[in-house]
Amino acid sequence: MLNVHPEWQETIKTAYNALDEDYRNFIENGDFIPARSKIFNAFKTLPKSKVKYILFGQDPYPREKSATGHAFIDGAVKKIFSDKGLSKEVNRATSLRNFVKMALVADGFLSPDDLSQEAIAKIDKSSLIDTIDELRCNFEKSGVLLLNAALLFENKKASNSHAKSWRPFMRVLLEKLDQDVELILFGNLAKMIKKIPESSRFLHHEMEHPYNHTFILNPKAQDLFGQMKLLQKK
Ligand SMILES: O=c1cc[nH]c(=O)[nH]1
Repeated sequence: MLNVHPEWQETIKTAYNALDEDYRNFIENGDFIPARSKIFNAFKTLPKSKVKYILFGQDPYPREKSATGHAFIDGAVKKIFSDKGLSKEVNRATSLRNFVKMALVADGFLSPDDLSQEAIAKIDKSSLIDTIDELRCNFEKSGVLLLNAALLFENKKASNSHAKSWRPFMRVLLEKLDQDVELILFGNLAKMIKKIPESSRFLHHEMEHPYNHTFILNPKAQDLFGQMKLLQKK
């Protein structure tokens, strides 16, 4: 039994078996982040029937404590905010920091003209969530499956090759989805998902990786994630 939601069992088993044998060997014996037991965490917390979007980042955070098996959900972060604005931990995680700023602007809590810590400190946060786990829950309430093009990180140079190795897995995943999902592709590695023929069945939302500062005010990100109200208590 794989440690994923019962609705995902068959799909993930088939997808895993579609991986090259040498690569399965690497997953079973190699050295990488996150811990082996966390690789498929995104399939544990969001049942297949609830998926409306699949978000593809690049690959997991290169830090053991940060990589949780849910893309961008940084395990080293507990609180999102502090008295000074964003918490120290969020400020350290560039992509997450930019993502939170984008969501604050999208929801009208922050003006596009002032994205400073001081401006964030002044926001009335009584209607906002405050933990990274609440953020994961809000993504999942909107049906967003938080994946990366590669579900593991070995070293920077190997990211491309890992994303390629995971492609047969992603192909089965897309093939087995019977509902209309939309694909959210962050950055160049995620855009490679378009090489999978099955991806043409789905609507794509392509944008720069949130690592880039321009992501914050990208109207595509604002429109797509704004409607999800990801930072608001639900
Ligand atoms: O999960 C993550 C974290 C950082 N960057 C990504 O592309 N994915």
